[in-house]
Amino acid sequence: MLDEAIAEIRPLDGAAMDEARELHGRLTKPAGSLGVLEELSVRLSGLAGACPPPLPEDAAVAIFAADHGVHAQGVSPWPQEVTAQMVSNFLAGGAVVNAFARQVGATVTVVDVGVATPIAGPTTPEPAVTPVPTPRAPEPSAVPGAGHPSPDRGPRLVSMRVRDGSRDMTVEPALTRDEARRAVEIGLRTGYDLCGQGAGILITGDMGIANTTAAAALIAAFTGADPAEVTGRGTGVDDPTYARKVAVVRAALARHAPDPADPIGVLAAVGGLEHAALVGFILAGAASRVPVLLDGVNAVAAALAAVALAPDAAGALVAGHRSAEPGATVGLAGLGLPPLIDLGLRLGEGTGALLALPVAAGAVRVLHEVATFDAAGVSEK
Ligand SMILES: O=C(O)c1ccc[n+]([C@@H]2O[C@H](COP(=O)([O-])O)[C@@H](O)[C@H]2O)c1
Ligand SMILES: Cc1cc2nc[nH]c2cc1C
Repeated sequence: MLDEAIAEIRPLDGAAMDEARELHGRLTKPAGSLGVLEELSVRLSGLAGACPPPLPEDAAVAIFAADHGVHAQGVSPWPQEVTAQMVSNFLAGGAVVNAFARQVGATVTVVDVGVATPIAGPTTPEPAVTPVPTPRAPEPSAVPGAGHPSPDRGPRLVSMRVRDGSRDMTVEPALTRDEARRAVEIGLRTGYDLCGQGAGILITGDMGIANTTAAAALIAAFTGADPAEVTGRGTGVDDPTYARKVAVVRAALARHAPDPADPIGVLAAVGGLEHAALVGFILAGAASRVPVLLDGVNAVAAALAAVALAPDAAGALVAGHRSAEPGATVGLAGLGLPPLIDLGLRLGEGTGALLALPVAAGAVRVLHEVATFDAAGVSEK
């Protein structure tokens, strides 16, 4: 399944990209005035093989949830049970991701790939908070990436567990190669399912106490950066915990010496089950030629692995935001992706990417709706 997906991932369509660049030159705005949105709309034309490309409607966020053996090293101030408790909160509709998904009409799918403690039923009925009604509901097709919440389709839990969390990467590989591959295939299946259900854009989400330690190790392994450059404060660790976290990442990399040319080996050595699943999710979008909007540092770590497996997958990636985690900036630079928004967020769940969705949709809408100089009778310079 993974090999087939990789074989399906093709380069962007150069003719559609040329068409989009040429159209941009004729639209009623100074050339280049839309900054990174212009190149984004060109890339999305190349991905779709059409100019203009489809508006990114029917967004679907998948939150991959798992626990981490490295939690035992004291790298996060939060107890491991918070992963399972937040999954219940997602299912109840009470988390930030739910509020932001309602804001843009995205569906929420939670995938348990390896939560270590039992997940209780939703703590409160969905939605936990009554969504604020918009004064006039827009037509579903009128506002891509905004409006048309789907009250018929609340958050959904999919249980495809590989094991009860990863192992402690400082004492042994976090996963076996087989476990890493199985998690990738779970992500692939999730992405293909959502695309099959009509998702026009996939949005990455993650939940896993201690996963910013694994993300830092993955980013260091793929970019060659020093652990101190890519390790951040995660949920908000104090100075002693931060120092321990950098030492843990350094020790794990020294122990396993992961080879970036062997992405499954890197995921197995220092990754988490949600990172591996995110790799598959990204590859499913790229193989389906559906854009993938990346959230924070965990998505960036997974994107580096996905691009190491299938370099042309980079064409499907849109960096939703710049997470406050330093590894996200290092990873995005390695991927050559400019973040669409930069708000100092460090929450995960898919929240930053959901906020960026209207920006990405705006980039595409320009190609659909803006008049040319000719048509509007505006003089050119
Ligand atoms: O998305 C990010 O960039 C991000 C930055 C910091 C923390 N997080 C979230 O916080 C959790 C991991 O934080 P930590 O400190 O336990 O490693 C995990 O559930 C992530 O989704 C996420
Ligand atoms: C409360 C909480 C919510 C989260 N959402 C994503 N990671 C998280 C970590 C914590 C601790």
